[in-house]
This record gives sequence, C-alpha cells and structure tokens, in this order.
Amino acid sequence: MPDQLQQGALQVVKRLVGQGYQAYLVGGCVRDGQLGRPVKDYDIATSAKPEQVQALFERTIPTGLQHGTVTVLIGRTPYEVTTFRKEGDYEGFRRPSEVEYIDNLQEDLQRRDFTMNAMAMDQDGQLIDPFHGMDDVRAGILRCVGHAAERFSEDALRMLRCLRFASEYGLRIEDSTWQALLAGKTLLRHIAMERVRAELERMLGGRNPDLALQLLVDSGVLDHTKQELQLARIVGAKPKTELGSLPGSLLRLACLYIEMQIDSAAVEEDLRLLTFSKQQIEAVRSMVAAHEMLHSLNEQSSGDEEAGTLKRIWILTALRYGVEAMHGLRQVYRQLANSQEADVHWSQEGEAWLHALPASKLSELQVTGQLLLARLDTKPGPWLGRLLGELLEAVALGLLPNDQEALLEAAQLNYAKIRETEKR
Ligand SMILES: Nc1ccn([C@@H]2O[C@H](COP(=O)(O)OP(=O)(O)OP(=O)(O)O)[C@@H](O)[C@H]2O)c(=O)n1
Repeated sequence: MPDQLQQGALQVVKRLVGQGYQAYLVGGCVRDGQLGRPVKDYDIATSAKPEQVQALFERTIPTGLQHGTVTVLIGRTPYEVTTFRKEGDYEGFRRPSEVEYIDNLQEDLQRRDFTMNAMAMDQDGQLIDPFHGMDDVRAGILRCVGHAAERFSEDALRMLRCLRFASEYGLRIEDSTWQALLAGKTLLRHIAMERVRAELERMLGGRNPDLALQLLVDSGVLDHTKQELQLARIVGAKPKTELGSLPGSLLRLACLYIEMQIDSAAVEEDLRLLTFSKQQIEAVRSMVAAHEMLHSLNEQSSGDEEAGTLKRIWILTALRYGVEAMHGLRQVYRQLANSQEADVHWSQEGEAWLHALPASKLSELQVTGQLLLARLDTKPGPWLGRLLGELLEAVALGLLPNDQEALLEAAQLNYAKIRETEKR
C-alpha cells in the first residue's frame, strides 16, 4: 500500500505521463524503496522542460532552474521534478543556457553517481535498472556508473558520498571505484566546506560511523579539503575508539577530537570552517574544553587519585561547562576508557556525581541577586556575580545547604570579607 508521500509522487508522474511526457521516480527513493528502507523524499525525472512542468501544476517553486529542477507542491509536500539532463554537474558550475536537456531516461541515469542510485521506477511500479544496481547491492558492492574517474571529476563531493553510502549500507567499494577515488581525492579542494560538512555529519551520524571512520582514514580524503582541518590528523593516527555506541555525530566528533588530543580552540576553528551551527560548535567545544579543564586540574592536584579530589574536580568543571557537556563527556570517557586508563573513574562515577549535584547553575540556587541585595542593604556591583558564583560552588561541593536562610547568612559573611579586601 503506497503511503501518502509516495501517492503524491505517483500523482506527479501520472500527470506528466498523461500529458505525453516521460516521467519516473529516480534516485534515493527508488534505492531505499527497493531495500525496504524508509524513504525521506521522492525525486522525479521527466522529459518535460522546466517551464512545461511549471505550466502543468498549480503550485511550483523554481528551486534549481540552473539544474532544470522545479519543485511541485502537492498539498504541503514538495516534490523535486528535474528535466532529463546529460551532465553530472551537481555544483551548478554550468550556466542554465549550458545545461543540455535530453529526451532519454537511460542517458540521464548514466550521469548519476552509483549504480544503486541510477535506478528508476515507472508509474506502474516497474523497476528500470540498466546498470544492475540491485545486483551490486545484493552482492554488497558500491560501484560508480561507467568510468568512476569521470563521475568523480564531474562532482568531487561524490567521493565523500561514496564513503557515506559504503558505510551507511555496509557495502564494499568496488576496486576501480576505490582506485579512482584515491587518484582523484585532491579534487576535493574544489568543494565548498558546507557540502563537506553535510557529508561528514551524515557519515559520522549514520548507522556505521566506525566503518565511515575507517574509510576516511584509509582513503586520506580529509587531507585534501578546501580549508585545512585538524580533524585530518585521524588519517595518520588511526583512532581506536569505537564510535558506534555513542549517540549522534556531535558526541562522536567530540570523542575523535579528544582521542586525537586536539585542543578546544583548534576544535572550534575546525567546526567553524566546516560551517557547523553555533550550537553544534558550542556542544562539541564545551566537551573538549571540559576535558582539558579536568586534566589540568587533575595534574595540579599532583596526581592525587583520591576519589574526593576527583569528584571535586569533576564538579568544578561541571559548573564551568554545564551539566550537558559533562553527561556527554562521561559517555565519551566510557568509550575511551578501554584505551586510556586515566579516565576510568570519570567514566564510571561521573554520572552519579552529576545526579547528586544539589545545584549546577545560578538559577537553581535558593537565592537571587535581588534577595542578596535586600539582605545586604546595598547596591549591585561586579562583586555580586562573584559572590553568587562562590555560593553556587559551595552548594555544589556540598559545603553549604541549598537553603535560602543559610545562603543569605553565608553571603553576609562573604560580603563583609569582600568589603574588607576592597578597603585594603
Ligand atoms: N553528487 C551527486 C548527487 C546526487 N546524484 C544523483 O541524484 C540523486 C539524488 O541525490 P540526493 O538527494 O543528494 O541523494 P539520495 O541518493 O536521494 O540519497 P540521500 O538522500 O540519502 O543522500 C542520487 O540518487 C543520484 O542519482 C548524483 O549522481 N551525484
């Protein structure tokens, strides 16, 4: 029973065919449909020119006319309808007048990247698979359509797509495809970092990040990005940690950076070059920075391994970088613990320490700046933030109860001391 998404796509195909054009479902939706995987979106290829597609449907958006793509809206669902074309130009280097439209599905499929992505389906559900994509998938092989070197030179991003599809679908990269990838990897310098990021994010966030990592290391592609990345150090270092048991691409990235001992400033710069969002950068950076703080405090405490000291260090770090970062870091440490003994305590006990924290941020304290000012009968100054910080630290370390009266009394004492030092 076709779902609503597929019904809309078939409706578009049938309308085009009804008007005498050729039209097929193509690309990822055919591949995933055949493999019984969930389909995220449906793409349609047609012999109709973009303006003919626009004329045929009520609601259209000229999303990518330079590629011959028009988005058709059925209800609220968008469907990309692309006119059959010859070239595999996915960066949009060619001007619209240079795009060569054709009248032939076979030629359109021929310019696509991999055999499993070069399949089509007609309105009756008949599979069209001229390059034996399904045979390849069943044999566990990922293969370029035709000459791999040509496919990669048409769009160098396809090399990263190659690693992504191989890891995501658990496929072995066929020999001539792999050789062409190794020979062509320097072409990656032409690819916008944003596109590189999207692929890396999907690869590392996908079903088999460890295979993705191994392929990144073995191919050495990261040495050839447009802007130099510290992450490329994995190529020589061959990280050992298993990423698969960590949830999501950000924790996995943090784990890699920590294992590679790349400092938080360099991590921030890498992620900025890769155009990650501010929140994503902050999530990874804070884990790496918390890791740095834990280790420098640990060293300062002159190797005293006593649990009380470790707990204190852990809590002070949590106050600085937030409980979220510490939860993530503890998971990272659990993975690293196999290879780096020193992190064992934090990976085992860190969670319990976080759980038992009476307060981890100012908003959780039973006093506010306003209350303090009222009790101290004074005006705000820079000391107020410092005082609140000291109260939070004392509560978090269990030296003071998180109780309003106790906090106000402690504040009075501290305030007197602060005024003393200010006088001196
Ligand atoms: N650099 C590219 C990008 C895309 N394609 C073709 O365009 C189709 C659609 O591309 P895209 O939506 O990017 O990927 P999907 O294959 O649909 O897979 P996914 O959405 O999982 O990335 C691909 O199947 C492939 O046939 C290509 O040949 N070369």
